Amino acid sequence: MMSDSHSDGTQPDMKQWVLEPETEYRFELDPDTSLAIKLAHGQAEVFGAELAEGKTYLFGTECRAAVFTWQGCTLEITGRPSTEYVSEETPMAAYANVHIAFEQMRVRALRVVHGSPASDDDANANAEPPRVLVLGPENSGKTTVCKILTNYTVRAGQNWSPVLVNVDPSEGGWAVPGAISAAPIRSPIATASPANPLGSAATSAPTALSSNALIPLSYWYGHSETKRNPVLLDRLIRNLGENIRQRDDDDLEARVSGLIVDTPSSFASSSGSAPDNRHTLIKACVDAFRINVILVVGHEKLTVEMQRLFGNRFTVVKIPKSGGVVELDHGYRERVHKYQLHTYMYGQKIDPPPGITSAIVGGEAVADLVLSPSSCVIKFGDLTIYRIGAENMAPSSALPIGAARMLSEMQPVLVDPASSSSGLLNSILALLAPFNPDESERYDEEILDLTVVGFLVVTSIDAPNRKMTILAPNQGSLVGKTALVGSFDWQE
Ligand SMILES: Nc1ncnc2c1ncn2[C@@H]1O[C@H](COP(=O)(O)OP(=O)(O)OP(=O)(O)O)[C@@H](O)[C@H]1O
Repeated sequence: MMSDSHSDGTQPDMKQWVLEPETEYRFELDPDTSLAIKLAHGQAEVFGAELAEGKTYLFGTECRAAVFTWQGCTLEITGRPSTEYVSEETPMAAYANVHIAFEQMRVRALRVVHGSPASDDDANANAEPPRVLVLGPENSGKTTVCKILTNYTVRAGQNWSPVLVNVDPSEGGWAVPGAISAAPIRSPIATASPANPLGSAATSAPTALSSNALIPLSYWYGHSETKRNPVLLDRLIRNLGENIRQRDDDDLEARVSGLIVDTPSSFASSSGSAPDNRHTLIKACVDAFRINVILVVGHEKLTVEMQRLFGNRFTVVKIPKSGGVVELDHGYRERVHKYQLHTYMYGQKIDPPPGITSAIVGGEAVADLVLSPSSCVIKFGDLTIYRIGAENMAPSSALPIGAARMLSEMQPVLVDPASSSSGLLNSILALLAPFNPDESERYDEEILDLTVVGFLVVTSIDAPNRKMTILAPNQGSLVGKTALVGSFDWQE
């Protein structure tokens, strides 16, 4: 039920919505518009993150989302979404059941860590926490399912810190598009803008600013499409898995929170890459993250395929797709990449709709989310830049017959900024962690296994003077550092 309420004349666009239990208010925003939502009474959540009564939350940058209520609520909504409606059909009950099953697995795993006597059905073999791979076609709501399940886990009051893993390089996660990453989640992930689909991270903002700041671990793949270099993606997935395993070995209590892996839709699509390739990356995830549950979002055929492949080792479950998931077209996805980079450099800024004076964005005060990046001029020699995969450099038609195959997809190729074909102008660079200082520990392909410490953009190149201008969210010398370039560009 909806009613206009602008009798006070201050908020002409404010409407009140009364939601029945187990329904949700869905909205879509146009570019350059925002929406303010206040929970006036009752209980409500956005993709599993609860709203506090009386606080006003801002949404912007073409956000598409829903406010769901288990018990019913009244919302005061200010702004003009391009689409808004209430739906009584949601898959939330099914998702909550999945969450309850996972919660039981965590509790059982914790009991074993504490050495409590196992009950009859608590065979040790079953006492593993859920390590979940979420698969599904394009626009099935995979990321949203991951967010809901993660948020329910951290809200369970058991101090869980599940690791959320994003192996979808087109999504950006906490970093920028092109990266894959993982972060332990300790407080609910807010939704405010597609620029921060998994909540805001501490990679660019000083940690002190953001109370919900996450410290993700990232690797740079550099492209949005998984088929561009599946061999490299496979290796990076295994690197992420190896890192998480080390944490798990060091911290058994953290391990029992389990993990949730969001995947790209190409893992599920039957067009494009050959099925074998597709399964290669699914298998890489299953091995790397020691997956013991696969959730398939609304896709019968894939569920059967996965049951055939893994059904004898662990559970494969199909879960319903939400009717609220919005089809995101190519143009929208391109704009989101721009928003993500802009947010990485400048922080999150959403101007409230007219009439709203005090509001928060994803749990943070608006002013705390603004950053000022620094632009600096460096010498070509200061930074060493590589591109991974020699084949990306030249079309195979330009190479002698057979040569393309000899060039490895994993080979680091030095990029010369002085060359007019370097492709560096406006490129995004991933700044890498230092090589191992111990010479005896160094190895040929080490560069593939280095994590990312930050991202930069080359904003101008002055070849005659052998200098270039770099934009970065924070100052710091780049001398002697190594960076990787991929296929992402950004211009303001
Ligand atoms: N119940 C809902 N109501 C309104 N919008 C929703 C709902 N569920 C998801 N969305 C929105 O739909 C869009 C697509 O959802 P999501 O990103 O979860 O899908 P995906 O399957 O991960 O996408 P991709 O194709 O990029 O892999 C997002 O903008 C999300 O916020």
